[in-house]
Amino acid sequence: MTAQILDGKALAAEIRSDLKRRVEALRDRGVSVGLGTVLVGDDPGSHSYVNMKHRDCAEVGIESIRRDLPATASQDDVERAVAELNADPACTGYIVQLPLPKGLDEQRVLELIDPAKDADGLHPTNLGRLVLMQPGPLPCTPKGIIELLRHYDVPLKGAEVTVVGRGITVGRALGLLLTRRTENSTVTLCHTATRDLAAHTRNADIVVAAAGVPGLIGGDMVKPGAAVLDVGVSRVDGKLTGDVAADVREVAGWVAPNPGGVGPMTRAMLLQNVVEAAERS
Ligand SMILES: Nc1nc2c(c(=O)[nH]1)N[C@@H](CN(C=O)c1ccc(C(=O)N[C@@H](CCC(=O)O)C(=O)O)cc1)CN2
Repeated sequence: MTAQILDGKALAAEIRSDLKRRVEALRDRGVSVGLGTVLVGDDPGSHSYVNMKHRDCAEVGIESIRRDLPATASQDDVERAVAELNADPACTGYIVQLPLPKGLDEQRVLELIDPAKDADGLHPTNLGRLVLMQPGPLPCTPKGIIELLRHYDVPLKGAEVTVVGRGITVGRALGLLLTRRTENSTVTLCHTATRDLAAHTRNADIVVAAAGVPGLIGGDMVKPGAAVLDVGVSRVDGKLTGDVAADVREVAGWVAPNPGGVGPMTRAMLLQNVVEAAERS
């Protein structure tokens, strides 16, 4: 068996062209759309993701607003950048690129974001809305994963889903989304203290690997025909490496590769959150 590729790059391009039309329609109504980013420090991965986000903005017609701060930035500097974006009428929504450098209080910064401008859905108010199943911006990676699975008709209703990784940007929020009545999946959330990871992944119809451990999920850990989505990113000898080993493609029914799977969907969902915020305004 060779797995069908869940092509996030192609689907994200389709989503961007739909968003471009919506941004034009907003402009015709006199509404302009702006995405802000706060980037602190010189992590090459974070720089590359933020650059890609602004390149996407240019393609779709969204104004880019950047606040790039040096690695020496203090908590006050970061909080000032957040306050500026909260007050900037040109900024429809914005994100603080994570992780922040060590020594900065990430949670405090996220709490200072105006929930109405929270393009990542990571403010406690918006995470609370997610828990309560109330409308609000959704975290971009989990939202992108659901869109990708739906687009390729991967069955979700009643599916056993094993998510590896309990971080708030992916695993925890994805568990909440997949257990909504609209998805109706059964979710097992695995983490570093999980005793028998392979038992959980072998039982799953869908495996989402977001641990950041290169090659963690091997072909022998996957049920034949399952969907496997590679979300984890590590750099091994300067090369991007995912959590899913190459031999998974011989066993799985669907594979979201890394790169080219969930990453581009994360970026597309960010733009979608900003456009939706402008449409609501
Ligand atoms: N504020 C946030 N910070 C972070 C998030 C997030 O959702 N919000 N998620 C990750 C990183 N991330 C978004 O910022 C992200 C990851 C991957 C990609 C992407 O397009 N990847 C490409 C390959 C890129 C490359 O070649 O370097 C792909 O997978 O094809 C975009 C965004 C942590 N931080």
